Amino acid sequence: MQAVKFGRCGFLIYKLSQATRCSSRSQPGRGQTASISAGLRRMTTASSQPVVIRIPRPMQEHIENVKQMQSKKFDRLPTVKPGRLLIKSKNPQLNQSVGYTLGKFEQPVLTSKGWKSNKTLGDYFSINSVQSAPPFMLKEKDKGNDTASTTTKTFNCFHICPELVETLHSQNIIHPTTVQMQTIPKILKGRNILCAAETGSGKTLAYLLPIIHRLQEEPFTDSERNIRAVIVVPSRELAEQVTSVARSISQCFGIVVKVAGGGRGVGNIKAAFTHGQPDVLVTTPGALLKALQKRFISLSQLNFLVIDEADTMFDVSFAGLLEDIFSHTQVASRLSETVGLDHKAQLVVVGATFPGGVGEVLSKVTDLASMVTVKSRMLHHLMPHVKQMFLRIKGADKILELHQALKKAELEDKGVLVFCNSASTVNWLGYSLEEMGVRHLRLQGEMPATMREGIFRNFQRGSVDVLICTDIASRGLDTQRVGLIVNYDFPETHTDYIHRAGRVGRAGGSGGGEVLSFVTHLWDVERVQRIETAARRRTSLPGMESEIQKPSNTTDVKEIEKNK
Ligand SMILES: Nc1ncnc2c1ncn2[C@@H]1O[C@H](COP(=O)(O)OP(=O)(O)OP(=O)(O)O)[C@@H](O)[C@H]1O
Repeated sequence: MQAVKFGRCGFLIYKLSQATRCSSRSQPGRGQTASISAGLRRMTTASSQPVVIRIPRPMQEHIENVKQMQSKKFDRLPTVKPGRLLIKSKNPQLNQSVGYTLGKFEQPVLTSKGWKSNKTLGDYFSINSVQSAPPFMLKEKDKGNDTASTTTKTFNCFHICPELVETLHSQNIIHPTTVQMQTIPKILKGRNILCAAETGSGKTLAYLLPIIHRLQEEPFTDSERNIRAVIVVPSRELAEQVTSVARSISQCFGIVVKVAGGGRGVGNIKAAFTHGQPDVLVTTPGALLKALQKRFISLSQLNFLVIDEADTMFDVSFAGLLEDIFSHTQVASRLSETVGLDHKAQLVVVGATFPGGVGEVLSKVTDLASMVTVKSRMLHHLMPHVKQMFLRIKGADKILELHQALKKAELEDKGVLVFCNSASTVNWLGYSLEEMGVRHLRLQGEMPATMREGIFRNFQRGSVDVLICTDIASRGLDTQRVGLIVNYDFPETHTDYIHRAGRVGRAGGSGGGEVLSFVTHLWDVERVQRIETAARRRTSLPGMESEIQKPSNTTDVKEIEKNK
């Protein structure tokens, strides 16, 4: 059977010269075609005339489209339209405009498609920033969304005490971010909450403000002071940062905030409590457990338990410690349990990404039905206000390329974070840059605690512009002065990519910032391809979405608001 042409009015004309050509034996597995062929054979034998089969026009067009897409020589649909570019490639034919939307079934043609071949060394593409302000600071157009008019609202809308609002004003924090709009009222109401929102969107204040407001409503004298809020974070640096934010907003109420980090011995942890108990304790899991086991503290009066940076805290490396911490606390399962003399603690779990199994752990400590989930619209998306560049490069060339990037950043007066995947690479790279005369600091988890102390603070203060680090600096640390992130080693997971990239373009910052990633190893290429696909499709990064669906009652914010 041979297709001759499409006739007018949606006819497809087939010439059946030899009935035997239609044999199903020559086309195994095409049972339907075989039975049609058999029918046609009977018809041709009867009339010996060409047979005309009606094929609807839409189906014809579909067949043509598929043929065109499958053909190697097909002319690609132009992805460039007038206006700004979303994807800029070394090969301009692979550029994609901001105004171009990929069809649902359209496969994006990726710049990184052939990056497993050494022939592509030197290739690059960038995902350009398409807006100047972060999405969590923007006014929502959707009127049905409770984040509408975020930028016009102030912190007064939460009816928190005026001193708190004044303190925020003095720090130039005037309008709540979207996650603050969603989270603060729920914590004030006494709900257990799981809050998942983009990096840098102001999650720290989203939980600290309602907690400090509630604590100042019930002041304590020094003799009766007891720990009423515990905030658990994965690193000492982050514990210090959260402590400093908590102190800045609570000192006018006489609320005592203390920090206890691990790695410096039990004596150091004990010293934190020698002059009495704090109202708020910011701590790492190991230090908290030691303080509990040695009975330096008691959590019998606890009102709030916050687990920040959930993806790290619920990771297998911390999960055991976390379960031990939960065994020392009483978490409320309903609103009524959060008040009264023998009250239980409200649980707040916060993160920009969530690993699997969160729901499983939480179900052991509270009724999952009591947990409200706040999930931001752009969660797990590439940040649209941050320019992200990917460079396919030989391992040996990375250091020169990095040197160039650092020189450019110096001229532009930007702070730079250089991420490596291991402590040994941090050290090696540090020595190499030292020889090149580049002033920098190093931060990695294998450093002794005494050496590590103060490094990040010094970097934040601007004593040096370059920090070479492992992923311990990618979680939670506020890096307003950083304008460039370099992934010297490509991150091992999408989660790490999101957290590293999230060190720029933060709320209250001056701009979007840039991320430069070196792609050296073949095993990195698939991750780059998934990132490029997500950018071209404007979807979230794959493999992360299901991870916060665990609590069975996951409720979208809009739904909660509707039902209020
Ligand atoms: N409403 C606001 N307006 C302006 N700046 C804000 C606002 N809320 C917080 N910030 C500032 O934004 C920065 C980022 O906040 P924060 O560290 O809480 O983000 P985060 O969501 O916890 O980030 P990460 O996911 O990296 O932990 C901080 O410098 C903070 O002072």
